[in-house]
Amino acid sequence: MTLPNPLAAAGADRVSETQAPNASARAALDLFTQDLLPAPEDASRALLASLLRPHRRRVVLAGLLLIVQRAISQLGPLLVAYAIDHVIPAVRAHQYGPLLAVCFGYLLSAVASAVFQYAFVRAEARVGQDLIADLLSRIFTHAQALSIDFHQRYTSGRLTSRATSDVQALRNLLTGGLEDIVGAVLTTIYVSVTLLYLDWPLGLAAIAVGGPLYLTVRDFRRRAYQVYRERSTATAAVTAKYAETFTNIHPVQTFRLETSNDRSFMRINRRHARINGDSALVMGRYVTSSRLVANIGIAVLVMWCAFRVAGHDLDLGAFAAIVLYLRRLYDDPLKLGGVLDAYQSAVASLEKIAALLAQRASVPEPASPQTLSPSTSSRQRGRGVVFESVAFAYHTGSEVLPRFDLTLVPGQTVAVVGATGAGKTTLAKLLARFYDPTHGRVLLDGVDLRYLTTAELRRAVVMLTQEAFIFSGTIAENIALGRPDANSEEIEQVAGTIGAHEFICALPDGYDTDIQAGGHRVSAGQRQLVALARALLADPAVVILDEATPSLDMPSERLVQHAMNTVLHGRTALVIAHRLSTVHIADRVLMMADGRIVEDGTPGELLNEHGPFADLHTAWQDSLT
Ligand SMILES: Nc1ncnc2c1ncn2[C@@H]1O[C@H](COP(=O)(O)OP(=O)(O)OP(=O)(O)O)[C@@H](O)[C@H]1O
Repeated sequence: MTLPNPLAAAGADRVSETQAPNASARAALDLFTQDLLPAPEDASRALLASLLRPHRRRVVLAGLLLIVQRAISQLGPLLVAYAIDHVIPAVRAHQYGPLLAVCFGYLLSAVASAVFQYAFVRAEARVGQDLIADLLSRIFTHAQALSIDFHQRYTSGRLTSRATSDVQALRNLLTGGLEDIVGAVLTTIYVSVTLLYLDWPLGLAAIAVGGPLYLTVRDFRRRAYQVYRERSTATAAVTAKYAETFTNIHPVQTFRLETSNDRSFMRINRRHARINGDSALVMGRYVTSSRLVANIGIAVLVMWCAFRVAGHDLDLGAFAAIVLYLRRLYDDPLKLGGVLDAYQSAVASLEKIAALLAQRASVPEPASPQTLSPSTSSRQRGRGVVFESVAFAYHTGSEVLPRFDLTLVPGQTVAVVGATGAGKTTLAKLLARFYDPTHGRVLLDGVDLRYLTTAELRRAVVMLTQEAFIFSGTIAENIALGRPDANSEEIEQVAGTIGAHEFICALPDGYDTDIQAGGHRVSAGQRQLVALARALLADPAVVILDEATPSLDMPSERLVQHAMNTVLHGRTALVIAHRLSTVHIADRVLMMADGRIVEDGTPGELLNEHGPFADLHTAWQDSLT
């Protein structure tokens, strides 16, 4: 039977008082909401270097292919110049050799350019896709290893955004964008050298026009950096809102959050639209100003060349080649505007990904781990737990658990009760090492939890939360998560012991029934049974149980209670109790208020003390009548 918590309202008031974060904590929270995680200055560069390192050979090969391809593709205007100055007079004199040579040269350069281009695109695509796959794996693995407090602040929506839109921005740059940027630089070098070779005063003048053009590019880069950064944050906010709303659609609809959600989404969406408008404006300004500069430059140079051709100071062929080269010289940098868009987006995205990857778990793996000694008693699976001078504060700054000492005897079931916000879950999470104490230490069989590897700790301590998670896969796979090497007999045996065998056999494919993530095809009680079977299979020394509050019907309630007793039997257990029936099966009760243990004793002792626990007990009993 699930009972209302009569102290809830009082606790809620206290929460709002104690929750006020201090200034530095608030500043840290702001960084999170703006997607600005603290990271070393060169985090992006270091990440890029580490991503490229395994592919350096292919990167060098791709670079060489592009260098050759761009060189070959600059031959066209020279062939045109040769055709005008030499082929036409030869044809007029009925000599067709030079014409054939030019046609052959043109064809050869076109084929060679195509071959090198294809080879380059292949190498680029391979490197790009491998690099993106590597990056996605790193984000996934790293995010999984980060501690709970990070995820609570960063949210799954932001993580999704890093792995989708930010990775896409990098993909855009790596597949096509980089080619355009490096290609533009190569074209500028080749064309400038060729112009200097054809006519050095003109070459110098053409390069001089590049000066103002460079200034427009620089100005664009400066403005674009800020605006693309904001745009990426605004896009991430849209993705995050989508992800968070639709992964929590059930509570959203239950609590009728649609209207307030619409309002906040509209705000986010308007900001997104405004920033996109700003970025289009920055781009538009760059395109117009750079085109103006380039076209004025070309007009002046063409006029100068025309005068020199008229004065027999420049060959007609050279004039034609120069006009063609001038277009190329300024066209590529102009195109750069579009590519720089992709470049700036990718830089902003890389920065965010690098900052995410630079985060360190707040509960790190030990450098020199210790192991737990084998369990001493075969009858008693439990291990002793000691909270030694422990105090704890969340990142928000205020102390939630003031300094305390607590010893849990092996095999003892301890129920923790108290108002909402009293610190029950926090105490449990310290024992499961989701957080490290800000002061003191938590010892399991005399070993500080900080010195146990995550694998060893998770083997010894299992925390069952209210959600009773069901993952996508079969029922058998879900139970086997407790001990992945368990065979089907062992799985069926624990399910039988827990009392889940009957309902599982009634499912369409029994243990092989595929249950959707979120457990839509199993009831709340059945979900709890599966979670308890999983815990029993894991056979931990310490069980932490955050008892589920939703009420179950009587038969299910009895089944779950029986399953709980089975799992708790002989182990050290800390149960956050929401049910009167659970408190009665406990050997010991801890009554918490404002982060302190205010009463500690057997249920009978505490009832006789007529203190807060006795009041809570009476309120529970009253709610039953
Ligand atoms: N992740 C967190 N970040 C910041 N403060 C937190 C966090 N989790 C809990 N708190 C605060 O710590 C205090 C203790 O919370 P805790 O969840 O341990 O209480 P509880 O007794 O388990 O409450 P309930 O019965 O409602 O689960 C509360 O003031 C709560 O607001």
